[in-house]
Amino acid sequence: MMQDYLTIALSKGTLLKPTLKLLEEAGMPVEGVTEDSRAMVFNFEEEKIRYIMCRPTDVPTYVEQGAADLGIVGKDVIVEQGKDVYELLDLGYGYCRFVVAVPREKDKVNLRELNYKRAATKFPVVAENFFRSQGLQVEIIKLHGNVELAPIMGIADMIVDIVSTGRTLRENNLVELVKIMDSTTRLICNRVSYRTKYDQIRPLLESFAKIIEKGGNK
Ligand SMILES: Nc1ncnc2c1ncn2[C@@H]1O[C@H](COP(=O)(O)OP(=O)(O)OP(=O)(O)O)[C@@H](O)[C@H]1O
Ligand SMILES: O=P(O)(O)OC[C@H]1O[C@H](OP(=O)(O)OP(=O)(O)O)[C@H](O)[C@@H]1O
Repeated sequence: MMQDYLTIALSKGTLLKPTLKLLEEAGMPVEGVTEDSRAMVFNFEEEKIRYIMCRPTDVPTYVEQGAADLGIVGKDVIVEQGKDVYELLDLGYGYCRFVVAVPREKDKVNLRELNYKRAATKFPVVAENFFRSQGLQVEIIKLHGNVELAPIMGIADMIVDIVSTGRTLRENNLVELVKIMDSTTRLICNRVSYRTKYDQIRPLLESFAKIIEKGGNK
């Protein structure tokens, strides 16, 4: 019966490899689960586990709607989207941080000098909330990627983006001015599934927690 399956939405891309490693360590089936195929649904009949392969930004939607019981996705995406889901566990890997970055020659600017300036970002909610919390009025320019290009091309004075190694900033002549918040990968859960499928969720949660306690999966 379809109902018996526990469905987990996986983020393809950067997070997939450490996620599969964690699942495998937790004793979950992962054989043949890859983003290199056209398949987007992976069923394990015996274990009653189903994975769906999603764009990271779509994971919270599948979980909120109940199409997936659980999801594995970055905190950055969770805070930006504010979906109505439970966040069950910090999985520790996929570290990055939200920052405001400016062109290198502006590295001495005071935060106050950003008032009335333009910020390009893929994360308009995070950016708006941050600038509002600082009492600044900043025009948000929403882009879908490669936001480092915006200051180079003169359509923005700064960016709000996630930084991991800092390499992309460096290579585009930008410097971090302020950190907004840290982000790591989280296990999220549909609110109804948490009650109705708790017996299936609990062992998984316990295995993940044990692995993380032991030093995790960074
Ligand atoms: N250096 C990094 N670059 C991008 N993402 C990172 C980095 N370090 C950690 N992450 C985490 O990995 C997640 C997925 O990033 P990835 O680049 O694979 O997808 P994306 O292209 O941003 O997603 P989408 O396809 O939905 O636009 C991010 O949301 C973040 O939580
Ligand atoms: O500090 P670094 O290790 O250089 O990583 C940061 C880069 O990674 C992210 O982009 P992503 O790979 O998600 O591409 P995108 O901008 O096209 O979404 C982010 O938007 C930066 O551009």
